[in-house]
Amino acid sequence: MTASVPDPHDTARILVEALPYMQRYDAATVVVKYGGNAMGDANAARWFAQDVAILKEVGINPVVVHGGGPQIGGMLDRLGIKSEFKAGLRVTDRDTVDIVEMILAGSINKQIVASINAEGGRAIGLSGKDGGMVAARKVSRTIINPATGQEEVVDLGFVGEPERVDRTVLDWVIASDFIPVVAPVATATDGPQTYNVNADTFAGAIAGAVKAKRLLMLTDVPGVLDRDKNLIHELSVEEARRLIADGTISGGMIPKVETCIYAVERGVEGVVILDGKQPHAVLIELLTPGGAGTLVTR
Ligand SMILES: Nc1ncnc2c1ncn2[C@@H]1O[C@H](COP(=O)(O)OP(=O)(O)O)[C@@H](O)[C@H]1O
Ligand SMILES: CC(=O)N[C@@H](CCC(=O)OP(=O)(O)O)C(=O)O
Repeated sequence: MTASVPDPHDTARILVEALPYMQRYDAATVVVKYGGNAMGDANAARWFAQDVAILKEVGINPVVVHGGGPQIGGMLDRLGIKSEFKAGLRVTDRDTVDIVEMILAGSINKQIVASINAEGGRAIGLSGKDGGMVAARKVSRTIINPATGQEEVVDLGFVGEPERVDRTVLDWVIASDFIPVVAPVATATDGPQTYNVNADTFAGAIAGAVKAKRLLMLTDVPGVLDRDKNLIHELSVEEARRLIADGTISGGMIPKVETCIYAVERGVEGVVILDGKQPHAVLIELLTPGGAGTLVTR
């Protein structure tokens, strides 16, 4: 069977249809959070890299913030280091924080940079430490202990949340031909200690600081699902809080939705949670009428 040749008129129509979207986002900053679960196989990585390279080429400024939770988990397993999550966050001791930084700011960051560059983009890898971009404070969380039913404060170790974002380096890179790819590792506000920051939270802080027009959260589910596993297309801040409180939103979706609320409240116009494993999810969301996922609104 021979592959059918696309009709040039169809190709031209698709480009023309993208024009109003390119105009809408012209020179705008778009933060794309690329979750470890969205990374998928080599094809998916290539689609993502192509999308990001195209955005920059048409005059939009993508900032990639990536995760890598499953990849950190894989390395910790190989090393025989036990790891657990509490309230959606990895309990991070001294050994774990070293592995987290190695995987996030090392291998994953450089893989993403290399795949964007292979598509003709010019990516530059950074972490929250570079240029003093993100200073974090230590996080603690209150959870209900399932054994006792009582509330307790858990110490998560070297887990931080952004307290200050210095956008100097990001602004330089955004204004250049380069695409920043940022790993969610930060330094403490009061010293050189490394903090592991949830990638969703980190992306929200960056989106708020650079006043992004859009924040896309790429994950491995179509968006926020209700109790019957149906996609919720639009979610208000109030409804989102209710779904977290009643347990419909759990695990890794909690920091994701909390980030959406944070970003919306800081003026990011459109915050969308969507399935990053779908081919060209980023391009379709931004430059076509065919966007999917859950849009979080005020
Ligand atoms: N209401 C919900 N809707 C969709 N996913 C949910 C919901 N509650 C919990 N989840 C879980 O959250 C996961 C996404 O979070 P996470 O695994 O941290 O993704 P990522 O690595 O992309 O940041 C989904 O795979 C799903 O298992
Ligand atoms: C504190 C905390 O939980 N940090 C995360 C950082 C990576 C991350 O968030 O990756 P995803 O986006 O792929 O989930 C972790 O250690 O897994």
